[in-house]
Amino acid sequence: MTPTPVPKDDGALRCGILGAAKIAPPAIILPARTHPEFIIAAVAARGKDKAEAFAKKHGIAKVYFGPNGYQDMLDDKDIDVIYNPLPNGLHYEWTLKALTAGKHVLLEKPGTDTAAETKVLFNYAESKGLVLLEALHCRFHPALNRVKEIIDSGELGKLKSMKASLCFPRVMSGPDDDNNIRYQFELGGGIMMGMGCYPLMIVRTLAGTEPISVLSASAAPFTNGTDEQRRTIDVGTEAVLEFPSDVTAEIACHSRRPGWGPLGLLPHLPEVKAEVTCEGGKIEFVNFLFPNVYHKIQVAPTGGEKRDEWAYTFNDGVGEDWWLTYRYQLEAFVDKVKGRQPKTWVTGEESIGNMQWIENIYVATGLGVRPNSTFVLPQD
Ligand SMILES: NC(=O)C1=CN([C@@H]2O[C@H](COP(=O)(O)OP(=O)(O)OC[C@H]3O[C@@H](n4cnc5c(N)ncnc54)[C@H](OP(=O)(O)O)[C@@H]3O)[C@@H](O)[C@H]2O)C=CC1
Ligand SMILES: O=C1OC[C@@H](O)[C@H](O)[C@H]1O
Repeated sequence: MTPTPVPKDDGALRCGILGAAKIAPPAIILPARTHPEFIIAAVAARGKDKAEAFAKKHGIAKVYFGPNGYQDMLDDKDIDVIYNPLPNGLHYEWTLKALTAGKHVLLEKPGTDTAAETKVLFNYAESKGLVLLEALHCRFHPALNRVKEIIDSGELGKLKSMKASLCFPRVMSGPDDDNNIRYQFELGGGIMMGMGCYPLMIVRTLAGTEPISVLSASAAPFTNGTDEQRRTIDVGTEAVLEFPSDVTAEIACHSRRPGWGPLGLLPHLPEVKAEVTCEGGKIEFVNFLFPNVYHKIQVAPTGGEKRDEWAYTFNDGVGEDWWLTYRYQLEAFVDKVKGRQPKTWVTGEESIGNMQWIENIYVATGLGVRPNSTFVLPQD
């Protein structure tokens, strides 16, 4: 459905988008239409034509472009917050620059390329009294919060194990997919970064604590490239994590899952699912990524009756049935910037933790961590 735009309040936050990225329309432009306190005021893109076409298409009043376009937008006093959907390898540099310019930042996932960089960003934001949020959008939807609530209620007894998968078949990739930023090492590519960050976040959130170790991990390497760096790019990764109190978690991500059956010609269905096993029963959570489209939470107490649940809004009435994960995320971000208590939040500690375990998994697969940015903030 196309939601009806709402009038904007006085004092609505004015947002600038860094880069005319593909994810920007669903993740920020559409949700902003129904938020009375959020206006998409500017976009900056490297190329003039692209910047202007993007602004025209999405009704954005101010456009920045050229070699200084990104920085010029950050320096615009009329902009309060920045949405940063640049390639992962540029998250660190441009978020530091946005924070330096005094802007709050909604930063696309995964936070940066390394845990050390993510830590620097959150410490810097805190030192400047600015809000920084990693856009792990499905974390903000009531459905995931409901699954956590069921586990924490103790209804099914002690948590034993979890499994979370985000796997898409090869047929879902476009023809130019090899050039995608996701497969460029120097831009922080790799599918454990781009997709694995979600199942990892899911099991860490549901466990309510950090893992202790990577018990095993393996990666499906990118196979089309000939250059050395492509050998460090994964198109899929699987890992088993150990959590405290004998809890284990299997996670899997894949962007090009090979087919099966005769000659491997039959495509797998997309797999976007979390399964939780407790001492007294199981939970199956189908579609944790875009639960707004459809999801199902099946609760199966051992020896008891199964039930299905759906959670499109919070039980205290916050939200609308049709809100995207991104709309819930925007609600939380605006609440935080405005000094209100958000319904759900991803702390800096959590973002640093997610990045740390992405790194640990990459090390365990043998592919190694992504490169640190060479950007150094000039000293005052
Ligand atoms: N939350 C979600 O559901 C999703 C999040 N993402 C995240 O969003 C980010 C962007 O992904 P996506 O929109 O798919 O990517 P795109 O390739 O569409 O966008 C990346 C943008 O980065 C800019 N850019 C600046 N420097 C470079 C460079 N050296 N090479 C390539 N691009 C450059 C480009 O901006 P310009 O317009 O200036 O040329 C481009 O618009 C990633 O961090 C990804 O993980 C992605 C998909 C889903
Ligand atoms: O954030 C994302 O979510 C969905 C995936 O298909 C995509 O590659 C990733 O970047």
